[in-house]
Amino acid sequence: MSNRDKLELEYEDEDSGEILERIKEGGRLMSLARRMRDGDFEVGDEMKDDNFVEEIVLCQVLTNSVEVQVNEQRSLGIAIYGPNFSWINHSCSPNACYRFSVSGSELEMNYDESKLRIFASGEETVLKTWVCDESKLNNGICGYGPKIIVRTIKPIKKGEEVCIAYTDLLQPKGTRHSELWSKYRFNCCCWRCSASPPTYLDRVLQENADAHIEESKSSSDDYFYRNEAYKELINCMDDIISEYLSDGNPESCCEKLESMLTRSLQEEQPEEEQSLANFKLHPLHHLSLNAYITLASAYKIHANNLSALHSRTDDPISEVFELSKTSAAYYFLLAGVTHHLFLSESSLIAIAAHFWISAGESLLNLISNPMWNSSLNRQPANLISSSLLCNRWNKCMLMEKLEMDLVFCQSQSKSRLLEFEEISQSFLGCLSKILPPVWTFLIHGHRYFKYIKDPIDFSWLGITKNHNLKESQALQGSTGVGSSYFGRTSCCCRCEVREGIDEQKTSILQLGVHCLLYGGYLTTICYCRDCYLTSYVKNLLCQVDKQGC
Ligand SMILES: C[S@@+](CC[C@H](N)C(=O)[O-])C[C@H]1O[C@@H](n2cnc3c(N)ncnc32)[C@H](O)[C@@H]1O
Repeated sequence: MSNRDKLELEYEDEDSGEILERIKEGGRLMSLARRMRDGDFEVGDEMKDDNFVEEIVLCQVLTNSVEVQVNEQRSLGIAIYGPNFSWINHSCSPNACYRFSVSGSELEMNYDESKLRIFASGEETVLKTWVCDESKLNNGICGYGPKIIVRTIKPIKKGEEVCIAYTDLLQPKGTRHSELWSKYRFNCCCWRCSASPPTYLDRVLQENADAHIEESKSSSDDYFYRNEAYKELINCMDDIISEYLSDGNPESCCEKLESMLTRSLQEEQPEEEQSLANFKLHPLHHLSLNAYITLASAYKIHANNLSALHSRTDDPISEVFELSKTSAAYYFLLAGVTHHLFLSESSLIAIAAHFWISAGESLLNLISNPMWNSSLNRQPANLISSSLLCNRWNKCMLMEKLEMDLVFCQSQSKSRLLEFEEISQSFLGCLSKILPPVWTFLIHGHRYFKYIKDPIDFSWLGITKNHNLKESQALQGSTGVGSSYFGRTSCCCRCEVREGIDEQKTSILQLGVHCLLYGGYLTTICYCRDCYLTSYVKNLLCQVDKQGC
C-alpha cells in the first residue's frame, strides 16, 4: 500500500500539500538520476513530469518503513521489510510488538560504513548500510541486515487480527490520531480509541487533576480558559526541550522544566502565572511523562559532564552525587508511572520493562559514586564493598527465581499469566519494604518531589478507574494485577528496611537489583529471553557480582 491516492485527494490540507510537493520533487530527482545512469538523458528531461513509479516508491517508503533500532542507544535508519511485516495494521492497544535482531558476527562482517553517503546542507552525513553478500543471495533477495521479529503480548484468539503500534502509545488520543493521519492517512478506530467512556489510560494521560468539573457542568469560559492553559503548557514545554536539544545545556533545562512542573502544582500562584495554575499537571499526565523523560536524562548528563570536568581531582563532587540521586528518582518515578499504566493497558509492557531497567541501572550507578566513601572515609572508591555483596543483599526468593529465569532460562511449570500475577504481586511486596527509605533518601530536599506522595501507587491522586467491560477483559487476559502497593500487598521475602550508611547502600542495591530483574522479566515476556535488552540486564548484574564477591 502506498497511500499515493489519498495524498493526492487530500491536497487541500496544508500538511498533505507539503508532503505531496516533496514527494513530487523527490520522484523527479530519482527519475532524473535513473535516466542519467541509463544514458537516456536529453536536455529538457529534467522538466519531465512522468515520475509516477518513483513517486509510488517514495509513498511506499513513507507508509511501510520502520525505524531500525538494534539497541537502546541509536537508530540505524529506516527499512522496509517484506509483506509478512509490512501488512500488519496498527492498533493503539496492540496485541503484538516487534524488535530487531542482529547477530554479533553479522554486525562485524557485513557492516560496511563506507558504502553509502549523502550530503545534507553542506555537511556530510554518513549512512551506514549492510553490504549484500553474494553467497547469501536467494532468488535475488538477500537476507542481510537486522531481522525483525514480531511477538505476541496478549492472548490472540483464532481469526483475530494481529496488530502492532505505529505510534507512541503514551500520547493522548488526539495526538495519536493526528500523527497517524499525517503519516499514514487513516483514522484509528481500535477499541481503545472507540471506548466510551474513554479507557482509564486515555483519561489519565490528559486529565486535569484540578477539581473534576464535568464539561457539561462547567461554564464555557472555564473550559476555554483551561484549554488555553493546556496549550500554553504544551508550548512552554516544547520550547524548553527544543532549546535543550539545540544548546545542550542540561542545567538550564532542568531548572526550567522543574519550575514549570512545580508551579503547576502550587496552590498559591503569582497573579501573572494564573493561567498555568489553572491546569494541574498530575504525575500520570502525558506532559509530566515527557518532562520526566527529559529530566531523568538531563540530570544524568549534567552529572556526567560535571564529573568529567573534575576528573583530575581526587575529591568526589557532592553535586555530582546529588544530580545522580535526582536522575535515579526520575527514572524510578517513570518506572512507577509506566508500571501503573501498564496494569491497565498490557500493551505498555515493553515501555514498563525499559523504565524498570533504567531505574535499576541508575540506582546501581549511584551505589558506585565515590561520594559514599569519601564523606565517611570508607573503602576504596568505585567498589561496592564486598562485605555488602557477600551478604548477597539478603537475596529474596523472588530475586532468586527471577535470576534463575533470566540467567539460567529455567523452564516454567505454570501458565505465563498465573506466573506473572504471582511475580508482580511479590515484586510490589518487596518494594513496599525496600522503597520507602530509599525514596526518602533520593528525593530529600527536592522542590518538585515533595508533591509526589507515592511513586508506585497513585491512588492518592483520586482518579478512579473505569468499569469499561472491554478494558477489564483486556486486563484479565493480560496482567490482572491490581495497583495496590503499600500495605495491601503481601510479601514472603527476606527484604528488610535497613538503617545506617552501609545499610542504606544495601537498600539501594537491593532496590536496583529488584528493578533490573523485574524489568528483565518483563523483557523476556515481550521480547524473549535471548535479545539485546536481556543481555544488557545480565551484563549489569554480572558487574554487580564482579565488583563484589
Ligand atoms: C504498513 S501499511 C499496513 C498494511 C496495509 N493495511 C496493507 O494492506 O497494505 C500501513 C497502512 O495500512 C493502513 N492501516 C494500518 N492500520 C490501520 C488501521 N488501524 N485502520 C485503518 N487503516 C490502517 C493505512 O492506510 C496505513 O497507511
